[in-house]
Amino acid sequence: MTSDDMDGIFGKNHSLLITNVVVDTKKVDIVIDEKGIITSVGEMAGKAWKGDEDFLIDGNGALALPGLVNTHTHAAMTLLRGYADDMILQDWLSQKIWPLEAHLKPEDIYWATKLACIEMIRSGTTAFNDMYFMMDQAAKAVNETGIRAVLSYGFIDLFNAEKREAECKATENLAAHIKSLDNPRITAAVGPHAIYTVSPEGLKWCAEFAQQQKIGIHIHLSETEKEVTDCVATHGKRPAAHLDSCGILTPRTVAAHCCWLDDAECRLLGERGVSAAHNPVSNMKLATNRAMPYADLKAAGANTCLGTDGCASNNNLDMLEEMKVAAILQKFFWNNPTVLPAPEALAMASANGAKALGLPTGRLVAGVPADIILVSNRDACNIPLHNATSNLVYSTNGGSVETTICNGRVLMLDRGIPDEAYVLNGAAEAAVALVERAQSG
Ligand SMILES: CSC[C@H]1O[C@@H](n2cnc3c(O)ncnc32)[C@H](O)[C@@H]1O
Ligand SMILES: [Zn+2]
Repeated sequence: MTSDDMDGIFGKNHSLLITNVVVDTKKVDIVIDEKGIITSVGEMAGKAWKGDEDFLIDGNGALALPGLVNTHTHAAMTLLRGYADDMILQDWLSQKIWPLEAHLKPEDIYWATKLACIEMIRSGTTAFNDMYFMMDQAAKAVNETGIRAVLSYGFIDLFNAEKREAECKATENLAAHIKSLDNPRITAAVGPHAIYTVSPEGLKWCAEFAQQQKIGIHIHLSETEKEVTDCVATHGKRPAAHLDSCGILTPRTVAAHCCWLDDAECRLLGERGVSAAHNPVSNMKLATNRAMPYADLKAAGANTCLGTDGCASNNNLDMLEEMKVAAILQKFFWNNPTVLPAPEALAMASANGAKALGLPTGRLVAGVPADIILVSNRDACNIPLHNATSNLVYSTNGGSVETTICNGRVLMLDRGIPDEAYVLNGAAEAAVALVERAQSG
């Protein structure tokens, strides 16, 4: 069963009332109309509600937050979780990840993305920015699940003109397919993988196509020092300047990692209005050896946001955990405990993330689509509650999320997700079959 076929509170087109939740230290009710829009947030907001009692959620004092936004992931890599760890990035990709990915089938992408959606819903993410292959299958999974996503085909031309033509076609096909779905929760982006896998001609084509279609660009940028030295040796300029000369740096661009940017590159990203997606867990695990220069990017006016990267390098999709690691990595690496305070980490994972993906969400106010999560105030890690933002960033993780709502649809209620066991089973079987196929050649 897909969430579209569901009845009751998990079905669609109902007005919802959430009572007794904490927003910004105040106890409030939240009213959502049948179109999935928040109509009021306030102490007495529920009094005038005329909906059906079956659609009343007692928040029980939980903390209500905007749904979290994961601005850089490869959702279908859930199938590769734990397949290759503790390796150098280039070896990890070329010796383990890419050879296994060569055996992926469309149905694997479907099951893996369904699994990723469940993991995200469970840990409070309501929107994600995804780059991978066979993305029509990812779109099918997202469409059924009820979450929000920006989907890009991972464009890799390996500096080969014939391959480039095929990658352009695949990018055009995905954009057309997503348009045909006519689902406001799903949008397309262009996904040039990185400067070391995409030619300048490929990058220019991506920039022009994104501009013509008015869609976003999703790219890996300066994850490793080698990427910078190779770029300077080949193009005579650093990666951000190279991307700028190809038209890739725009207000609709999300650049993932940004570990090795220098001061001038931070200023360039700020001037162009780029969103820089910090991926601290993946960076630490793959030892990129430098943390994104958060303070410099912020000072330059770039939009800083947060992502998990894929499950082969994280190895989960928990944005609450990612906030904590971001906040503590920034302090540790830049040797300054005042860098990235808790409220800024929370903003990176919510309002800034929504801005990066061009979404109207990321805030709990009347008039915006209801992407809302409720985090338990009774779990041990949330007691005492001197400061909710502190607890959210430093002491909780995704396991404390009780209820997740996206676009006014309830996707998880009191930690229950319909059809979860069926999806977990399907994904587990797909992962075993994938590795068996790879091992038998
Ligand atoms: C072309 S689809 C995405 C492509 O990116 C690969 N990938 C996953 N994690 C990383 C990373 O940290 N740096 C660079 N590339 C990465 C993934 O395996 C897919 O092949
Ligand atoms: Zn990535």
